[in-house]
Amino acid sequence: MSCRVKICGITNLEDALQALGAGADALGFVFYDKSPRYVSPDVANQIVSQLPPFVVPVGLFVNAPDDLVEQVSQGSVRWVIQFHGDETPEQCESYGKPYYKALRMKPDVDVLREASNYPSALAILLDAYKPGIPGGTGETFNWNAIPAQLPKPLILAGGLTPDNVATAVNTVKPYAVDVSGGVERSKGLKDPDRVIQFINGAKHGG
Ligand SMILES: O=C(O)c1ccccc1N[C@@H]1O[C@H](COP(=O)(O)O)[C@@H](O)[C@H]1O
Repeated sequence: MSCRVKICGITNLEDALQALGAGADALGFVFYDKSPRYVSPDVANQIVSQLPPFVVPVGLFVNAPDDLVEQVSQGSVRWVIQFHGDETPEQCESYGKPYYKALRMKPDVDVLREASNYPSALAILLDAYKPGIPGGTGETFNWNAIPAQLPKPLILAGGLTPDNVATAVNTVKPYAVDVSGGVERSKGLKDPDRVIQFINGAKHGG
């Protein structure tokens, strides 16, 4: 089975449909208002209502208030939630939605212990650590620091691009890869050629 791909930071229907046409499995919508990729719940739910079947829309939150998560979730039964902040396992479970938990690769992080704190997560996403920025940094991390026996499927993120994704997949062998900045032409807008190159690299080695 080839590696799955999530294209994150979708802000408009055209980019969503282009990514799906290129073979994306999941689309990410950033509900973190400090991100240049922020999208409002109304716009995101409007886009999600026009997606074909068998596509996973993923709502990304960073330490968000309950009412924001609930507002988004109520717009469609299809949402999977990506918690990208310091959310506790209890918070992640409290919305009754399937979720991924993002962990950032701080130098001293015990990934196995942290991941085991989220037994109800569908997957664990590993991202680069940059102080003061919760994600979407465009930076890679040391893939050799990833433990071999994670208790959940691994979504690899952080600084992936069309140039390094095939190496990343061959080295780490993740369940899926996730990209935001590496396939943009400007903040919040995707570059169709880079999206195609990225997905080909992830699924077919380039
Ligand atoms: O994309 C963002 O703006 C963002 C903001 C806050 C938290 C996470 C964010 N994106 C996620 O970060 C990783 C890596 O992104 P990049 O490829 O390095 O740009 C990925 O999981 C995005 O979903």
